Amino acid sequence: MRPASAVSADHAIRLDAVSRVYGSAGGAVRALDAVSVALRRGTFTAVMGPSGSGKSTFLHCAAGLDRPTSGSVRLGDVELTRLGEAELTELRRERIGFVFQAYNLLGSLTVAENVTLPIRLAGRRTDDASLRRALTAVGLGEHGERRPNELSGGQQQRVAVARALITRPDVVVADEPTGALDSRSGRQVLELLRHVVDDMGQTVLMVTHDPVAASYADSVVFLADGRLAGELARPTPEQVASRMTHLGEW
Ligand SMILES: Nc1ncnc2c1ncn2[C@@H]1O[C@H](COP(=O)(O)OP(=O)(O)OP(=O)(O)O)[C@@H](O)[C@H]1O
Repeated sequence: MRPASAVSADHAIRLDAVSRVYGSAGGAVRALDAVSVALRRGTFTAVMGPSGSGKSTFLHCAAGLDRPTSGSVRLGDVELTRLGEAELTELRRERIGFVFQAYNLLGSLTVAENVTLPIRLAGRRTDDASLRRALTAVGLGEHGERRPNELSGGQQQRVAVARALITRPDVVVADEPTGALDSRSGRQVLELLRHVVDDMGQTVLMVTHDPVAASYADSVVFLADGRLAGELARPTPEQVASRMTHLGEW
């Protein structure tokens, strides 16, 4: 067996020595500096760090939305940095589920149409069983015909989670998924992400500013000034807040 396949059996995503430099020469900003992180399949990882520490850049590089200046990003066996734009777009659509702070639902489509959009964009037919499964998993089995603006913020974010799950992606990437929600709705979304990992075997990667949100993860990766600044397994909100305080302003 090739060593690479042994690695990919365990890891959904693996970043090795990833650096991302914006701009050039005197104005260059090193947003990520030789960061190596491996996400095991079926685990929930949170990324935290002070403002400007490189969290979004990390998420974007891990999910193939941005290209590292150097280093390697692997999704399973696939080296993302070697893919062309069209291949990368297809890989994102088929193998990565995205959840954003602002939900990013289309107001003119029903909930069901929003959820099945990634499948239809891939040119495949949607099957009712997958749709029902995805809506039921997020507790919205009865809301398929509603429009997003007829739902609460928490419900809209759960639609976004269903949309992220519909293709059964290798990894669900969530960028501040609770940032726009009150604490109760936020908790429901976090419990849902936990359920997606524990009961559906998904891998979740989440950027957050909130130590309580981070405590739902199996481990927290801390960034500071673009560098890896530690990891914490089985985090409590207090432990996360304490680490953050040591990393500076947040
Ligand atoms: N397109 C860009 N061009 C130039 N610099 C950038 C660009 N995107 C990010 N940066 C810089 O890279 C660094 C890391 O930014 P990034 O957005 O990844 O941090 P962050 O931890 O997500 O911040 P926040 O918590 O404030 O969202 C910052 O210094 C930022 O100003």
